[in-house]
Amino acid sequence: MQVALIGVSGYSGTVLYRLLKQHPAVDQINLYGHVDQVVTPLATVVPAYQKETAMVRPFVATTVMTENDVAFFATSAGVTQTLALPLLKADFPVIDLSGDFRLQDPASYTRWYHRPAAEVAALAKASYGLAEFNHHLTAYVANPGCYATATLLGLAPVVQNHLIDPTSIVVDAKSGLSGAGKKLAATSQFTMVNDNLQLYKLNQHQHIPEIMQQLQAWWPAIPALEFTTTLIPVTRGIMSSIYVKAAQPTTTAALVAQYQKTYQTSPFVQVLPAGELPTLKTVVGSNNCALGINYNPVTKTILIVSVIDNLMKGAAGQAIQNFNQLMNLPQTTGLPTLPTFP
Ligand SMILES: NC(=O)C1=CN([C@@H]2O[C@H](COP(=O)(O)OP(=O)(O)OC[C@H]3O[C@@H](n4cnc5c(N)ncnc54)[C@H](OP(=O)(O)O)[C@@H]3O)[C@@H](O)[C@H]2O)C=CC1
Ligand SMILES: CC(=O)N[C@@H](CCC(=O)OP(=O)(O)O)C(=O)O
Repeated sequence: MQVALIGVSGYSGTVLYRLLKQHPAVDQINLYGHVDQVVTPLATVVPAYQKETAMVRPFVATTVMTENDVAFFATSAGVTQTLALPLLKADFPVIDLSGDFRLQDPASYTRWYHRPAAEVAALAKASYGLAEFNHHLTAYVANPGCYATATLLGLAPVVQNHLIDPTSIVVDAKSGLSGAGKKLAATSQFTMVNDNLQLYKLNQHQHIPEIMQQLQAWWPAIPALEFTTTLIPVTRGIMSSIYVKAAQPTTTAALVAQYQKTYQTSPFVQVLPAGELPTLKTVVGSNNCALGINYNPVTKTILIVSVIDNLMKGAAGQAIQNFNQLMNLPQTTGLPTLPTFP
């Protein structure tokens, strides 16, 4: 299969390239960059790939559709909706790692992304690719955000089965620096990140509407959620610590059994035994999401700890999972299931 990758020079695109290179169904990866870009060696835009001979060519939508069977966009929000629109209109298979087509309501996109949204008719052609629950994929797959992936996989069993007080969801999510992409910012300088923790986008994170959109599809009674994000001094990894009130008294064992039932056919979701909680190194380097569950009978609170590698399950790995499903391949094809421990 001929595969187009737009955005190889970014963190997600760089990881996606490595995964596609060893994917058994991919014969060639064709790289495209800015529309006004001169043809550039991959080794120039991704110095870590010195021995690669591939070239990055200017993006031309018609060329991408003529030369390839599918296209991955690992480009910034706002950029993707312009570049990918001709492919969406042509029903050409696309996996889009940006947030441009995740929200069905254009007004919500504008409110949270602070820029104009794609037209309603275009948004209606996209499907949300939370891979464990995406049973009706369209040709245009909107790959979920990293925090949204970790949080939704953590909440699905208790929300889908109405096991909680729907007004009680509190999420404390933490991310490594690669989640911010390669662009430099004051908050991403070493002196700010090292030996530090930084809360950011308080009540303003673009994943709040994305998470709410999916939660309300599962259970309309959920009115809102408390969601905070913190930058932590690591390169990769997301830990979403989720606190919810149980609807009825329960036990950790009963909850673990429910999570195991929900994810019994999900090869990339690991439900840890009662009493065990995941760390970032449980998953970093793999496409796995590891879940730890604990019930506190004193406060009647369920703690769910959900960890992923933001660049794997949170981006490039889940993109491959969605690609496999679009192409009717086993969903584990070409994906690492073991973390790069230690
Ligand atoms: N980082 C993460 O953990 C996650 C990221 N995402 C999403 O994935 C996408 C990529 O993220 P990330 O890799 O972190 O971003 P980076 O900032 O690291 O890279 C952005 C990429 O977009 C390209 N790009 C920017 N503008 C244009 C343009 N006008 N034409 C063509 N290419 C362009 C850049 O190319 P160039 O360098 O040449 O400008 C670069 O390849 C984003 O939408 C992000 O929100 C989703 C989940 C997780
Ligand atoms: C640490 C950090 O900055 N993380 C990014 C996550 C971006 C992401 O997941 O991409 P989407 O915007 O496509 O969802 C953030 O909080 O915005």
